[in-house]
Amino acid sequence: MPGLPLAISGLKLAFGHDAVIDLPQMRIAPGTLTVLSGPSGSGKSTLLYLLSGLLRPASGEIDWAGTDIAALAEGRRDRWRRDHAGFIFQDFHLIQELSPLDNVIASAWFSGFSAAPLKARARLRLDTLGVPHERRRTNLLSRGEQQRVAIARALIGNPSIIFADEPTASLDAKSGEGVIGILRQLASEEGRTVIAATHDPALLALADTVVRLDHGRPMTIDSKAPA
Ligand SMILES: Nc1ncnc2c1ncn2[C@@H]1O[C@H](COP(=O)(O)OP(=O)(O)OP(=O)(O)O)[C@@H](O)[C@H]1O
Repeated sequence: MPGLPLAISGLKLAFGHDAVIDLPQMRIAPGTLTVLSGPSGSGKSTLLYLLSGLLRPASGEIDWAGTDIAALAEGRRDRWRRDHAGFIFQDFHLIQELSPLDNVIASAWFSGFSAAPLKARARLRLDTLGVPHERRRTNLLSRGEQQRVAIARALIGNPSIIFADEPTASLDAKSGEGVIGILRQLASEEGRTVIAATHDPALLALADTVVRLDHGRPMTIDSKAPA
């Protein structure tokens, strides 16, 4: 599944009177890893939510390969997200009582995918990510393994875009390195568009593009990636 290119223009969002995002222009190429960094409250998570269509901007365009998701009504944005995006969160958002395999397939199964091919794909992905998925309960896994279950879940619908919100913040350095390596591979080897919000210097170091935000404005955009 190739990644999708992103072109942002004139993106603005305010909560009350406070401007939270003010981003005049930005482009992200497919197959790259982009990191949003900046101090707490600078708007990293809010920008991720805008780019994934979870939030709608006050104005501006969020053009993913010709589809301006800012112009879509909520239902169409939800469908676009289901078809194109996978999410990884700091605290995994897994159901601890379920097995790793069931965590990976549950939401896709509820979305109407048929169970047998879904299970086969989930097992393969968990194997590739090195998760011991025969365990009956997810809470028997280490935190690093749990984050890899969450990555497998994010990938089950084969999304072009992966959004990660502080994906290493609750992991030790070694597990964090494993997760960073996976994100890097998802971009470089699988060609997906990967966008992560983080404070983690190890993740910043491996990014193609680093967007440093301050009060929702990009102070610098450092890019090793083609525009
Ligand atoms: N739903 C909301 N209503 C009002 N203000 C909000 C809302 N969501 C975020 N904010 C405010 O918007 C600003 C940016 O928040 P955001 O969570 O995007 O920052 P962040 O850079 O991700 O911070 P952190 O690193 O602490 O997670 C903050 O001032 C926050 O208080």
